[in-house]
Amino acid sequence: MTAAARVEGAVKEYGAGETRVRALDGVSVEFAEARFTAVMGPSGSGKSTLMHCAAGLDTLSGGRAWIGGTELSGLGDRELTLLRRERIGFVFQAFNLVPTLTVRENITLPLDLGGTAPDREWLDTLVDVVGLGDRLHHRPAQLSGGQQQRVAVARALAGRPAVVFADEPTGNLDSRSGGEVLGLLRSAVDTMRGSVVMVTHDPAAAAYADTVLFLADGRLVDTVERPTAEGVLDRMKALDTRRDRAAAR
Ligand SMILES: Nc1ncnc2c1ncn2[C@@H]1O[C@H](COP(=O)(O)OP(=O)(O)OP(=O)(O)O)[C@@H](O)[C@H]1O
Repeated sequence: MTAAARVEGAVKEYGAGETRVRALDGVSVEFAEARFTAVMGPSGSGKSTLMHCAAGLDTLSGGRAWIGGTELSGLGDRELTLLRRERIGFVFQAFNLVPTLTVRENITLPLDLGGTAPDREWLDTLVDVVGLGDRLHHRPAQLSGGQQQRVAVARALAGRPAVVFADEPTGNLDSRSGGEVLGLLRSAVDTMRGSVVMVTHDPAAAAYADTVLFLADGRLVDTVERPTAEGVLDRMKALDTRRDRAAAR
């Protein structure tokens, strides 16, 4: 089976000379289709870098990345833009909705930009799932943070992307609204057969995923299947202890 997204031997360096930072140090990972994968790890471990490089928002210094069967390094800027628009959905911590557009217009924005007519039935399903049917003509400022992020998730799913990348999607939300957004990402996988990759610091958020990957110092160091919040917390503590021991040596 083709993975929804995958990187092989991914290396990413920022800067040059003495200020050079190796943010990814040879990461190989497959994000399976119709699965929810969480990426965790200490601050600075390379989570956002991995997401950005896997999603074609940034380029690798070494190694290879694919979305479905398409290798990213072979693409020019225009092709990359099209691929991101047509095959990838994004959800960011800061919602990033367009304030002057209504909820409905925000949801269909990626399709409108691509000149594609929205599939009505699919939009109805999305609006139903995000539970914002009575808010479609509101502007983002008239919604709570949790509602805005649900709109952002619906926007990410509108074009039926191969994969949705979410960077700390619950970072600005209280736990109840965060739970709603995570439930929505979960149902995108379970009922819509979507693929989700989510960067998070929160073990409770990671517990919504099928698989949790742990990064440390730019490397993949652990994988947990069918995670629980307690299990994820234990792994994080074990990684911290390992790091402290290594630092003390
Ligand atoms: N644009 C950049 N220029 C230089 N260094 C960068 C850049 N982006 C990230 N880095 C460095 O690369 C490393 C990995 O950063 P990254 O943001 O991927 O980590 P992260 O695990 O997402 O961290 P956090 O949890 O704090 O968001 C860090 O050392 C960071 O300082």
